[in-house]
This record gives sequence, C-alpha cells and structure tokens, in this order.
Amino acid sequence: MTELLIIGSDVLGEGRRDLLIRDGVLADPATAGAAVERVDADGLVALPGLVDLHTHLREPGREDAETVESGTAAAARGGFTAVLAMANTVPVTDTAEAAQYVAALGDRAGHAQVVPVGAVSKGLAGQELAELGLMARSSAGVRFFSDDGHCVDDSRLMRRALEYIRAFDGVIAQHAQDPQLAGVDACCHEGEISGRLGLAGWPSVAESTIVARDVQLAELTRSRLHVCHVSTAETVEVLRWAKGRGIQVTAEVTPHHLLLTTDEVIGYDPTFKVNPPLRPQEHVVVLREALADGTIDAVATDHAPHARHDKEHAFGDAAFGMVGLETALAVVMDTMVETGRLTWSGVADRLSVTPARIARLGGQGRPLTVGEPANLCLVDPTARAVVDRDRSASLSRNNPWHGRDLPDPIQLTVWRGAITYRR
Ligand SMILES: NC(=O)N[C@@H](CC(=O)O)C(=O)O
Ligand SMILES: [Zn+2]
Ligand SMILES: [Zn+2]
Repeated sequence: MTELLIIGSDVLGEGRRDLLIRDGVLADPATAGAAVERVDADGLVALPGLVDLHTHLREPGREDAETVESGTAAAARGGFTAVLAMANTVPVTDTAEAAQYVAALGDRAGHAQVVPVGAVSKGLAGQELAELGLMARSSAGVRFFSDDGHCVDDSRLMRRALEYIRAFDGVIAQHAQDPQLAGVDACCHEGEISGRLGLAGWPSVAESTIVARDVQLAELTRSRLHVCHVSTAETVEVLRWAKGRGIQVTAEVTPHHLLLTTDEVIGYDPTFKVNPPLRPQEHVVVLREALADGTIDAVATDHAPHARHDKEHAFGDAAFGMVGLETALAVVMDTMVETGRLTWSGVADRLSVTPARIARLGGQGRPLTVGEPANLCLVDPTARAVVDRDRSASLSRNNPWHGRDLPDPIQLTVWRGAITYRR
C-alpha cells in the first residue's frame, strides 16, 4: 500500500490542512502509516485536478503534431487530471468504436483521464447526425458532442441534435462561427487592424448571431447547449440574456482570449492565428468580467497543437490554433487572480468543478475531502518563469506565450492517487 502525505497545503485558499492519499482516494491524515511518502506543501495551494473541456490531442491521424501520450503529459504539467478530446481527428470521432479507441489510448498513456468528445455530424460534414445515441450508450459514455473546428451551421440539424441528446443528458458544444459572415479566408478580427494588414476580417457578429440562434434552439428543445471559446462582448450579452431566461446554456473562454489582443497579429506571426481570432482590448475586458461574474462558466484551453509545416506559412495560409495546456492556470492567475477578479475557490470552480459538472464527469472537480478520489494539483502562488516553448511535453511549438514572463504555478499533479507530474 503506497501512501502520500501532503503536509501543510492551503486547501483552496481556505486554510492549511494535510492531505493523505491512499489507494487512489483521500484518507484521514491521522491514519498515515510509518512508511508514508511526505511532500512538504508549505506555502502551496491545493486545488482539485483541473478539467479541460476543450483539448485537441490529434490522435488518431496527426501524431506528428500531438499524441494522446504527449498531449496528456502536457495536461499533467498544467495541473489537469481530465481532458475532453475533441472529435476533429483523422478519422473523426463519430462512432462508438472511435470514441472507445480514444478513451483506451488515454488509459494506456496514464497521465490523465481522456474523455472522448463525439462529433455532432458524420465526418464533421454538417449534413447528417453522427451516431449520438450509440456513442452515449457505449462504454465510452459520451455526453459531450461537438463538431469543433466547424460550426453546426444548419439550424435544422442543430435543433435535431439538441432534441436527440436530451434523452441521455448530453450537451452540444458549438463552435459558433457563421460561415457566411466569416468567410473561408477570415483570419483576423474585422476592424481597423484587419483593414491595415490586408487580412480577411472575422466580424464579432459571426459568433454572436450563431449563439443567439442556438440559445433559442436550446430553449425550444429544453436541451443543453455549451458555447466553445467565447471571444466577443456581443456573445456575452446574448449569454446574459439567455441565462436570465433560464435557458440551459454554459460557456467557456480560453486563456488566450483573456490576455492577448488583435495587436499580436500586427507582426504577421502565424503563432497568433487562431479561431476565433484574438479580439481588441474592449472585448478582453468584457470576457474577464463575464468569467468573474459567472456569465462565462469555465476556462477551457482549446489546446490546438500544429506541426511546424502547417504553421510556418504566410499568415493567411497557416493553420489556426495555439497550444495552451501547460500555461492555462498561469494565464488565469495573471488575468483573474492577481487582478482580484477571482479567489482560489473561484479558480477551482472555473477550471475544475464547473467543467466537470458540464461534462458530467464523476470523480473530477470534487472537494478535497476524505473519501473523494485523489485528483488534485499543488500550486505555488508566487513562482514565475519565462515561458520556453522548447521545454514542453507537447510535440508542437506553436506557443503564443514563448518568451513571456508568467506565473509558473504547478508543483505536483495527482490523478487517481498517482503522481502524474512533479516539478
Ligand atoms: N482553435 C483553433 O484555431 N483550431 C482548432 C479548431 C477549433 O477549435 O476551432 C484546431 O483543431 O486546430
Ligand atoms: Zn473551435
Ligand atoms: Zn478547438
């Protein structure tokens, strides 16, 4: 029997206590055996293991950019004990077998729980529904469905998906992007900078009009909608309205949309090309407020690794996306904790408790009390470091934080009682 005793950590910033881990669960520290391994956590904060609702692991199909092994190792370094693996792999996760395969790869890697996301439409083509019911009833137990990377544009298909998943308490996570308003070339927030740089514009309303439609469909179907990577002030207004009406909608924001602005694009560095695009500061401020007041429920990374040969192109031709698992908590600390917008218990809520609830994950996002599964991370609230993209567990280097001085919090991650990362 291996035991781990974490001594003197500040649990959720609410007081110092010891934590004993035995057989994968939290036990009474007074019962620790003589051979217990001790971890000195003086000055550290203990949080429930972080849960990422939005990770691209790229396996199967693009193992040159990321594998389940490398992506979940990066997750553990970032304090995550569970990640939802988006369906836009090759082949797409649109069958029960494909979902079971991704979950099995996660079990084999052993760094974090890998929860497969099921596609909404077959092949992400937006034409016919994927096998939603079979994925839900399989051993993979899929509850979270998304065509992420693509918007479920067809209103009728979106309505039917929402109707269908209600029977098994599913949720449809929408990548909100009207493909007509944001055309195929759109790669920069539509505004002064896109005009000056000559980049095709991606207007705010291409996001918010889809969200406005979808919350009304969620109301009609009495089903659950989740909005991926909210990036605009207009979307936040729609969410406030919908939540005020009691519509079952939740939303996430990425770390990069909480800190970076359209200004990053001025140097045409494709590292900063992401979907939805980085927005001007006035949107960033609204996103921070909305995360603080709960209008936006969760932070999700949208970790989107890309191989060098897909990213190193002229801005317009490069792939969309940036890595983010290892730096997510750092950016949330910088934008939300150090600015007084969120307490540690607020951080635990937005990065663990609420995402676990949205995805219906038992055993994740739980309080750190006796009898609960030992999924946690230890955080140093004062450490800082300059981010180095070459010191990463991810296989990809499209890291927008490279060279930036940020908090460097994660000291230890424990999943199911086993140490998955140690500084
Ligand atoms: N966010 C991105 O810019 N890219 C994502 C897809 C997505 O989340 O839309 C990807 O899969 O690369
Ligand atoms: Zn997306
Ligand atoms: Zn994504």
